[in-house]
Amino acid sequence: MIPVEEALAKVLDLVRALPSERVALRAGAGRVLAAPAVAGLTQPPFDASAMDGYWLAAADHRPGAVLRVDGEAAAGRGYTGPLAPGQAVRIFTGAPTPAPAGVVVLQEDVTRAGETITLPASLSANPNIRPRGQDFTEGMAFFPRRALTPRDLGLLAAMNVAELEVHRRPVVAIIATGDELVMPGEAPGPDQILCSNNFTLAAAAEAAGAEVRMLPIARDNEASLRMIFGLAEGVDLIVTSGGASVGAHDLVGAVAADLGLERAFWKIAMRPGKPLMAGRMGGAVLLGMPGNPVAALVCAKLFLEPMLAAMQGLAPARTPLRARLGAATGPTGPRSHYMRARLEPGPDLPMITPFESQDSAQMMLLAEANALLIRPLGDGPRGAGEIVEYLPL
Ligand SMILES: Nc1nc2c(c(=O)[nH]1)N[C@H]1C(S)=C(S)[C@@H](COP(=O)(O)OP(=O)(O)OC[C@H]3O[C@@H](n4cnc5c(N)ncnc54)[C@H](O)[C@@H]3O)O[C@H]1N2
Ligand code: MOO
Repeated sequence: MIPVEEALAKVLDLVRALPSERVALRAGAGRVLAAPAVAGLTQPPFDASAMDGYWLAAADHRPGAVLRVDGEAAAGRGYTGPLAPGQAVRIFTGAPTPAPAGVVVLQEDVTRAGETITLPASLSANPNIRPRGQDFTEGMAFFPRRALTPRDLGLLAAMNVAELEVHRRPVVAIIATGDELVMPGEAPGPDQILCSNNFTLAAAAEAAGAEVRMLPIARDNEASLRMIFGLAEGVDLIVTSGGASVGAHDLVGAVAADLGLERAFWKIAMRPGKPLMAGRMGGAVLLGMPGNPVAALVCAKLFLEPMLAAMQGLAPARTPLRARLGAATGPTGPRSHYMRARLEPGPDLPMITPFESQDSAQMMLLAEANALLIRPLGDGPRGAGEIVEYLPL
């Protein structure tokens, strides 16, 4: 059994950032830029009115001044006519200003009579003008080290970046193993249960940017496993669940070894998730997870997600957060324990309380948990109020 940190270092050593590809901006949500995007223009491209009102030259901006309204500047249609002293130009939000030195007075702050306006007795110091380049300037680079968010896409659109250079999505094959498994919607036999891990793992992988191929369930025999591994041809990462432990029907390690697995490790000092294995298998990386549903989810959080991040050129670090224990908890043994817990607001730090039962087959408790309390390997008992670390779920 190797510690979690060592296992993480080993799985990250198995993966590399994938090459880049060009995609349309519209397809960029959740993708990771592989090269800086460069602004194709300055924004705003001109001094722009921030309000609906009247533009006037700074020299005419005097309390109580009476000005003649002549001309109009709207968004997309600026005023390019002549300007004379004492002239106000009707202007709308987003319109270019008619000349550099001026201000915009809000329409609700003036008194209009026919073609004249009278400025108020007390004037605002705010020119209500967004200066050219206030947002960004042409040639400016944008290279966020994260999956692109809606706000990033809006910014890239404003920068006139119509195509993005992004890392290719990791292609992940998901394989469940076990004679006892049937797919949701099917009727399980008397000794059977539903295959749930595939849905947990597929959703986790997709949320982390992967393209998922959910393969048919492999049965607990070599021929079936071999056949299903064959269907994973060409993927970047194969994630199996089940058949990883020491039982007579736990065949994943043996079949993978036959197929050329160069094993990096098998078994980690972690609860749940002990029988995790990983290695390189042909052109792919194999992450062999235990079958227990909670173990599979914890392995996805701790190993699969960081691997997928690294494959998309991101720093895989998942920094644990701090909370205060809501209830005393016993010592840990030779494995670090990732406990399903409830996280609630607290006076200084949030308060975290692990659930009573931590059986790694209980999915209702997993769904109800909103955090994993991290109990380090070999740690002593901890009392209520002590500061501990957790991962949000
Ligand atoms: N003698 C020992 N027995 C076990 C050990 C051990 O060290 N010595 N380790 C235990 C631990 S820890 C775990 S975790 C499990 C993991 O075993 P496997 O990876 O071999 O998983 P299976 O035996 O195939 O399945 C375990 C459990 O999970 C259910 N399962 C499997 N696949 C799915 C799926 N896709 N969806 C839902 N549930 C699934 C399966 O029916 C079993 O109940 O081994 C312990 N045993
Ligand atoms: O991984 Mo097992 O679920 O540690 O019990």
